[in-house]
Amino acid sequence: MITTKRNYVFDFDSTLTRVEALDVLAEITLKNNPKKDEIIQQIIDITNLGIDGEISFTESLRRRIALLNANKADLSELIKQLRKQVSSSIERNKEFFQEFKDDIYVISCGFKEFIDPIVAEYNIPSHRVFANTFEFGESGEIIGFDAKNVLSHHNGKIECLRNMHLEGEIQVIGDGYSDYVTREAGVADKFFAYTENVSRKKTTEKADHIAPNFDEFLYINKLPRNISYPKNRIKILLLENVHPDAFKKLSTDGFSVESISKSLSEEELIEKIKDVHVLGIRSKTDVTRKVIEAAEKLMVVSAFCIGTKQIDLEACKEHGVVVFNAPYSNTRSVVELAIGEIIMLMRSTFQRSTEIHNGKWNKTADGSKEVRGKKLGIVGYGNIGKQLSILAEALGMDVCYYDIEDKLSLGNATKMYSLNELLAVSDVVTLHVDDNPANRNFFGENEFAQMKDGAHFINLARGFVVDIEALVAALKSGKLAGAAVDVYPSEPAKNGEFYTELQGLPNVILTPHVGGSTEEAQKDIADFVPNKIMAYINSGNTVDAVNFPNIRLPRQVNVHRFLHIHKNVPGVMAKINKILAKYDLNINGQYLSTDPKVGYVITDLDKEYNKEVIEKLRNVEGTIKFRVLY
Ligand SMILES: NC(=O)C1=CN([C@@H]2O[C@H](COP(=O)(O)OP(=O)(O)OC[C@H]3O[C@@H](n4cnc5c(N)ncnc54)[C@H](O)[C@@H]3O)[C@@H](O)[C@H]2O)C=CC1
Ligand SMILES: O=C(O)C(=O)COP(=O)(O)O
Repeated sequence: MITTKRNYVFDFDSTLTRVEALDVLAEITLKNNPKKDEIIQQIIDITNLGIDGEISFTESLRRRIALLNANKADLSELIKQLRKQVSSSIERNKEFFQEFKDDIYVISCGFKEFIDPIVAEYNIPSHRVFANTFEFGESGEIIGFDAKNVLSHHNGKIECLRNMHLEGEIQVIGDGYSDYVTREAGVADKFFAYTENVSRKKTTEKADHIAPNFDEFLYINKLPRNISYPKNRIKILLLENVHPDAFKKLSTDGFSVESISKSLSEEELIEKIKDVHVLGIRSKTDVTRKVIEAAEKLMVVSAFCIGTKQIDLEACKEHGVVVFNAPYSNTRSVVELAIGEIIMLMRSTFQRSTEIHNGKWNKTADGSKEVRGKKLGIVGYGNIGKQLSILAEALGMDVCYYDIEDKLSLGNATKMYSLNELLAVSDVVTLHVDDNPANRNFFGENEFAQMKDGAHFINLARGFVVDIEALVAALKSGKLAGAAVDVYPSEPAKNGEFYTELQGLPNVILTPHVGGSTEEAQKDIADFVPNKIMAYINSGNTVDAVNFPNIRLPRQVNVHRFLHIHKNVPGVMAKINKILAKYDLNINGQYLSTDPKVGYVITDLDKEYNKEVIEKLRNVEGTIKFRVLY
């Protein structure tokens, strides 16, 4: 409840709009000037000197106007462009400017000629806009400004605000020097550093609050707003060197993102996860039940890779935490590595290479074979297995595959009805089974024994699916002619020392789990996964969630959206709808999806509703998580 009267004083340039208007004007007036870039840079430098208080404002204004060479006629183009440049969070909270119109002022060191028409659309009339005015020459050229106006002077905003004799609390919202000095001088009660468009160290240091967007300003002041929880308050933690594009994408959308290059242990994660809303990991971070239980705010866990068995999916579901992954982005990279390794193994390339590195010339065709016409046995005919099948055939290989599920053969691949059948005929056996725990040690002594003498073996799937000792024995005995291994039963959390029994064996290619580590794959993942995160956080969509009922929601305007995750027990929906009916809420749309454990219901409502309903819905028995979107 607001008890005292409050006045909201806005800066214009880089606060209400995303840009500095005089910079935009310069772009317009200097369009055909060959020295345009040079002059614009001079103007920007002068603007910054003024904003940072390095030179007086009058001086900065005088120098810029002289460089501008503008005319009255240029102002209409400027206004047209500024209309498209209103700060996004200001734009989406237009209702605030309607509801509090009697308490809102603009004090700017810019010019009324372009500020008035922009802010008029936000219910701020000219008499509440305090700014400079231009002086025009006979043919409309801008020759200067009204030097008597206090706002053309150094620290003019202080004097302007003082002269206004406003009653009640005065909150100043701005991005620069001229704004924060009003607070220092004691004419403003609070200063909000507005950093949506530009963040200046000096300004943020002087602020009572930092507002990365207008939602945050409204949130701090407990004012009505269009987003119930400002995005900058949503904390995203990315581990394991996730591609920087993900950081950029999520930060640009307004989230607070932290990126750490390594994986964290359970203990470290338990400590770190307390205030995290979204966790991003790759294959090395175990997200255990204990971690989930320690996470007070967690809404999403995202695997920036394919595998999700490092995450306790059930614990996530029980706590209403949605899990996403990137099932396709790195598949091609794994396939290409497999193709390369098939050829390298069959030509003993690494062996020849190691010899020559050690000073030995060993030109020989012994044991060196073409892949054309050879039999490739693919175990696990999923997203990777199938692509490999096509590429291997293009190389002239004869492909057979085995999968526990019934899979359609692509190209000319032959389906095998048992693993043994495949092992008995394949010159190269390559594993692409999923990371299901049931596959632990599924390939061991017995399977190696079934393989052809002198065959090759590749594992790019998961380390735990192969009995490493059995593989070592098969290699040492000469049963296998070679192997390529990318994944190990136990892998380190960060780059450094590593040991495996496979080290030092001839014709064994060892790589440090880099099957999916290509620039293309990582970049694609950094695009795909953030899209899923944003779709869920921003609008409730769970399409492609791996542990949750999938719902694709329609875009809605002018509605409030309630997201309710609950245990799938009888009666919850009835209770929810009873509450909605009791508060006489008009439902625009309701979407429900359930699985045996949880129900996820989304309700879109008319704009206005009694806020008591939120508490009531939160308290419905069986509720796991509830949030209001907008
Ligand atoms: N080395 C690396 O950097 C990477 C490794 N991977 C791993 O590659 C593997 C395959 O990935 P996708 O093709 O995307 O998975 P997928 O889920 O699309 O395909 C796996 C296939 O294996 C089959 N399968 C499971 N257990 C089997 C068994 N015991 N015998 C025969 N078939 C079985 C499944 O029915 C499924 O068709 C996964 O383990 C994944 O984690 C994925 C990406 C990168
Ligand atoms: O996608 C997968 O499952 C992988 O194994 C790749 O994992 P990574 O992102 O390289 O830790």
